[in-house]
Amino acid sequence: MELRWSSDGAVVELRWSSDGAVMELRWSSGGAVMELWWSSDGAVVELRWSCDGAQVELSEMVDCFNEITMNSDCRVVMLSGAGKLFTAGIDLTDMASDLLSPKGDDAARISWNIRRKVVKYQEAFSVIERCPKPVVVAIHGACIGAGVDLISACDIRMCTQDAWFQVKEVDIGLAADVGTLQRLPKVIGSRSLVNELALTARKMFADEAKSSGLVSRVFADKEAMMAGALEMAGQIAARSPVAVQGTKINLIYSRDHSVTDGLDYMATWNMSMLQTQDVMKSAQAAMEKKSPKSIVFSKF
Ligand SMILES: CCC/C=C/C=C/C(=O)SCCNC(=O)CCNC(=O)[C@H](O)C(C)(C)COP(=O)(O)OP(=O)(O)OC[C@H]1O[C@@H](n2cnc3c(N)ncnc32)[C@H](O)[C@@H]1OP(=O)(O)O
Repeated sequence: MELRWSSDGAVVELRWSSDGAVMELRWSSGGAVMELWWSSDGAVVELRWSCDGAQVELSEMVDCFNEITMNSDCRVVMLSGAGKLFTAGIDLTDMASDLLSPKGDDAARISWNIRRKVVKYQEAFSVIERCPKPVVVAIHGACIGAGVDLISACDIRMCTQDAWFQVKEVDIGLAADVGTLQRLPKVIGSRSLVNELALTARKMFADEAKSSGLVSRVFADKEAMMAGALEMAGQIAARSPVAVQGTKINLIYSRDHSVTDGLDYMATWNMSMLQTQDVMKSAQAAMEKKSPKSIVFSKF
């Protein structure tokens, strides 16, 4: 089975392997390749990109996460880099023609066009946060600039011992504008540390990333990390999708609102979601000491 469509010049292909076990969404644009792998039951989606140097085609993230959001088989997303490093951030060779040569007949039009561009970049990461399926990101090697914007929008971060992180934008004359300055302070408890990283562009290595709370797990190497991430994704995918997606949505809502508002939103959320059959199924399995993996939940 194969589905192809083109959006903004990008070609998206959706196809299943011959045994139906692996579904692959692959698109290519500007040399960057992203792949989306689905587990045999469709519950875990693994998104990898190949990025040896730079070149992550951000606009395609939006199509990808919209696809994932609408797919009721998918319960969790795993994101990782397929190249020798996670990402080197924005393609510096492309910046001059893209960001630094704004079009428009006067200052108002030029400014408006730049604004549009920034918002489009922001959307590429906000779509991850808006996706109700939890996103586990596995980081190896360098994670620079836009990479930090990206991982800040994910739900669970893990890395290899050789990983390092750099809020690099000040070094290229930019205030980071696609999410790091907004989300990182909510990820890392220390405001002073966030300020230091963003203002000096110094590298942060795996151990500090763990102690500061940027990542929750560090693995010896990529192989161990991918196994750990897959295991965690499987644990999440085994739980009620009503409970899991409601948890993600309410955690993010509460992060951005007062406790009172968060509780109010939660009460309204569960007005409907408590009517799910998943509660009874899950409670019964717990009483019978059965693994959540043994429960069959309806698609959500
Ligand atoms: C509205 C806009 C929103 C977005 C804003 C985003 C901002 C950012 O992302 S800021 C961060 C930009 N990125 C960088 O500054 C990274 C610069 N690169 C490096 O620090 C190193 O190259 C790196 C640590 C990634 C790898 O080092 P290594 O010693 O292993 O290899 P190199 O010889 O340095 O690089 C290999 C080739 O890759 C090219 N390259 C690396 N990064 C980029 C990049 N970001 N853009 C374009 N090209 C990159 C590098 O030039 C080498 O190419 P070549 O010489 O042709 O082999």
